[in-house]
Amino acid sequence: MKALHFGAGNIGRGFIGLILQQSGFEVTFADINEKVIEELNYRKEYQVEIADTTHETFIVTGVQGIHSQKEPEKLFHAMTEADLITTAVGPSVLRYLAPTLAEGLRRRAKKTRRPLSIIACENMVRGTSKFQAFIQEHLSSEEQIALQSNVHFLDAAVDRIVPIQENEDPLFVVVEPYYEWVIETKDSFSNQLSIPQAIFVDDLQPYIERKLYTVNTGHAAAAYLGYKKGYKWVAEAMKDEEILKTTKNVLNETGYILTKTYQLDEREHQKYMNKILSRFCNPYLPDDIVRIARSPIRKLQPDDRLVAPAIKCLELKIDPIHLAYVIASVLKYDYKGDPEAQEMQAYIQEHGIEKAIQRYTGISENSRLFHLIRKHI
Ligand SMILES: NC(=O)c1ccc[n+]([C@@H]2O[C@H](COP(=O)([O-])OP(=O)(O)OC[C@H]3O[C@@H](n4cnc5c(N)ncnc54)[C@H](O)[C@@H]3O)[C@@H](O)[C@H]2O)c1
Ligand SMILES: O=P(O)(O)OC[C@@H](O)[C@@H](O)[C@H](O)[C@H](O)CO
Repeated sequence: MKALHFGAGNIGRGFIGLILQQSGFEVTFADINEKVIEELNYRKEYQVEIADTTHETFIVTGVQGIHSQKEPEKLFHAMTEADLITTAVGPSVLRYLAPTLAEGLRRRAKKTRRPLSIIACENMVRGTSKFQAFIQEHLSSEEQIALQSNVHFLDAAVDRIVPIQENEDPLFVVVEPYYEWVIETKDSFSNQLSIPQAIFVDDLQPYIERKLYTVNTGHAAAAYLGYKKGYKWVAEAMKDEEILKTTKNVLNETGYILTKTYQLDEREHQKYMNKILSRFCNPYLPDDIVRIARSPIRKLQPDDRLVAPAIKCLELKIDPIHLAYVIASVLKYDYKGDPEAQEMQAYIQEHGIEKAIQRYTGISENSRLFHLIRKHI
């Protein structure tokens, strides 16, 4: 079995590549980072270290790299050969990958009818479905119909904390021990995909929302509050009583909507939340707050980790006061190295905070959430 993975970054190498290789796939990475591609092709392997007392190391062998912009023919060939295509490039990049994917699928269809699964492993709800819609914009309706029988788009949730790597070796990656990969199987075909370490479910919605609104909402709370107080590492921020308390309060708000919406067992969910809080404190995994807080405009979107659960809280008749506080903190995020933070601050300077709340969160000024956020600024 062959897998083509777009994005040989932290999660790509530290999670998807490792799991796929352990599942028996021959893994090819496609990326735009020349150094990484060069090293993958030269060494054909890389190391993944587990960040705990064991420092267990895995060697991911038999890998290769393709520069996805400079080597289109090689890329289309790899797409034709692939049984599985995955991505971990960042949600905003999917739109730009779509024309390449459409062309690759068109060429693949002329050569083979072998089944192909496509999975976007990004932190977003129904990322693969959104990727599919972008790809379809570049295919005729006849081409879309022709692909339906053998190309399967599977939504997924991925969870493993992989910080920015500061190693001399550009391929070496240190990851936390925990991982979870949940894949939605809508039909019998998707069951043919053999990834023993993944969990296959009929309905992804509870899993992706539980992950995004617990791991990523909690992470965002700790990161934006930590940034305001001048901390560098998330584990450092978690030692601050005030930040820990707010992060827990935020998780109680999202926990309320998750347990109510999906009838989750409250005690089990409390255990899940505790596990997540302990993951943020891993002393063996230095994770920079500015990585977790990256792309604040994306994180403020109405379907992302902060605004979506806050809206659901209001629907369930509770005031998301702690989520509103974190949203207000995101609007104050001004890290110079983050283009979205700079764009957002420039907009606030020019148009004021009220307009910014509406523009970035999609919340109208008559909404209760608007006032809860405004109160904190
Ligand atoms: N790091 C984590 O802890 C983690 C965990 C779960 C999910 N995720 C998600 O995985 C995705 C990637 O995150 P990451 O932390 O690995 O980021 P990253 O920056 O380390 O990796 C992204 C990779 O994509 C490559 N890339 C960018 N544009 C590309 C293009 N047009 N074609 C091919 N490659 C391209 C980059 O060069 C980079 O190597 C994000 O959606 C993130 O939310 C990350
Ligand atoms: O990748 P982002 O920017 O969506 O979110 C930052 C972190 O919260 C995220 O990368 C987590 O580390 C990851 O989702 C853990 O599974």
